Amino acid sequence: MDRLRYWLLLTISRRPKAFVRGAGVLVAVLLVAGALAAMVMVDHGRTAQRHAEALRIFEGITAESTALLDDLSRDDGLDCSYESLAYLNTRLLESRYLREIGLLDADRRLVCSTALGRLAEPVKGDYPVHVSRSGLELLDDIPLTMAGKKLKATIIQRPPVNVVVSPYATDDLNARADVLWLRTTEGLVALHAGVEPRLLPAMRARAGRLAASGASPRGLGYELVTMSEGQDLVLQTQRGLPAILMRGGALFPLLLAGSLLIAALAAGTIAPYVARLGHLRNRIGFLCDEAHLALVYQPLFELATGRPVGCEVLARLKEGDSQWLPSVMIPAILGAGLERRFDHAVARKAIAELSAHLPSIDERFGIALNCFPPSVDAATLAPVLQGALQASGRRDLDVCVEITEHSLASDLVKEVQGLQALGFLVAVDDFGTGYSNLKSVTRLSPDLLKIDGSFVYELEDATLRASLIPEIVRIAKAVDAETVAEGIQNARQMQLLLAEGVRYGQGFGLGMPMPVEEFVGFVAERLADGHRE
Ligand SMILES: Nc1nc2c(ncn2[C@@H]2O[C@H](COP(=O)(O)O[C@H]3[C@@H](O)[C@H](n4cnc5c(=O)[nH]c(N)nc54)O[C@@H]3COP(=O)(O)O)[C@@H](O)[C@H]2O)c(=O)[nH]1
Repeated sequence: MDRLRYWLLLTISRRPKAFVRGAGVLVAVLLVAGALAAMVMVDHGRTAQRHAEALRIFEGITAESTALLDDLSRDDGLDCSYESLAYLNTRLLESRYLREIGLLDADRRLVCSTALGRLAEPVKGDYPVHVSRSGLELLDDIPLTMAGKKLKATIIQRPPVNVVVSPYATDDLNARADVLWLRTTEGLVALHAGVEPRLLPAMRARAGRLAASGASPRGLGYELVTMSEGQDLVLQTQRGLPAILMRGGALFPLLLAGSLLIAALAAGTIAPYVARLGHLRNRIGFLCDEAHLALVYQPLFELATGRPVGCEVLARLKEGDSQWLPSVMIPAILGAGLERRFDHAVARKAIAELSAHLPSIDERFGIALNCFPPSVDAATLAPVLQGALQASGRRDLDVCVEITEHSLASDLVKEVQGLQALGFLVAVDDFGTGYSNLKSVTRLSPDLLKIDGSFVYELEDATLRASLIPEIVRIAKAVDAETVAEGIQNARQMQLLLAEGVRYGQGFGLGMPMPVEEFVGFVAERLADGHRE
């Protein structure tokens, strides 16, 4: 879980823009998928409702026509006389769905009807008669002219009578499904098809399978097929995504535009959070260990002899191919409150690395460790240092804990004394940049005062700042501490510092910070050269 979290944070830090874009795309995809799912559900509800209405209409047509045909076929007195046709017209007035009643001869030819009256010649169109499972005889798509309009109608017959279903009712019916199937003894016959004819065979097969199983409604996926127990009608409407989108009209483009807008706003909103997530502070907890430390060692010299007497340990952090310098990693460590964990890891690694590589020489060798104020705690730091020294098996190493002048506080005195009592040295780093005076330094009683590089840089120009160096040397003498000058860039500065009575020095001019193998070679070379440049 931790590894996954770290991987995620690292990925975010490396490609924050890609992450924000990815999140935006994800939001857009989810919203679009949600909108599609909602459209599918709404469409299902609407389609099921339309089918149910269609079944009700068909049921009305069937009930009316069956009742009327039953009644009229029992009536022996019907003929094409004016009285008969007038009587049939009165029967039509009671009907909601039927518009015409016709009388047929023995050959099923129409001889007269309520709309046409008596025909000059009996007519018989060449239309197939579909016989439904319940015995209803239907002729569909019959061209008629009604109230001056050319319409297509369905005729239901039971010789010697037939009835014409209102074309408005069949239109209403047809508008409520893609295909209307009549269940016949031979299978499904299309009464109306609002889809391309090439699709019909496969649709018939699917509707037939579902109709055979007798359930209603069916086919929530690709099509909705609805039928009712005991009814001859099967309704089928396509429910594939393209069909649903077509039925939705402008709704989907609107939802798509809305989703994209929301996704863009979401991406813009999360961008600052992503930038914050990508900060090293969020990953530093995974990096504060020896495996991720890359230490460099800056040599420390006795200025009078040029002898390397120790080093300052300077940390960098490795993270994949990246290396974080103190300017980046220190704010992250402070932000995450990992000062102790970090300083302890540096101490363990530096002592182990140096003791493994540095050959024993007759003289003692100092290892100066920078410590954050919370780490200057004898109870927790001393066991770490003692453990590392014990594991190294070396007795010629002196560990010096460096505290910056800015972090000096009265409660540090006890900790410093505790460390010194256990044999560790204590140095005040960056001395001269803070507000400490003889009194506060006397209370702390450090072993070394490190003169900040800013004094050394100005030494050759004899500025007011540089003129304070003798004062610092005087304070050091008063508290019985040695002086170390930082940031020495050249031999001239070294000579001036020697003349001021500064004993030790370090700086790019004397030796750069180096990885351990290079550092050990550098020290060996200097010792072999008899200490002098
Ligand atoms: N708690 C810990 N703090 C640490 C550790 N490692 C480093 N630090 C702190 O980071 C500060 C910056 O360190 P760095 O970038 O490594 O710079 C050091 C030297 O490279 C630089 N230096 C040394 N000589 C010269 C020089 O001649 N010229 C020049 N321009 N720069 C030089 O100075 C930095 C060392 O300064 P100081 O500590 O004051 O001796 C650093 O200040 C540490 O506080 C760590 O492991 N733990």
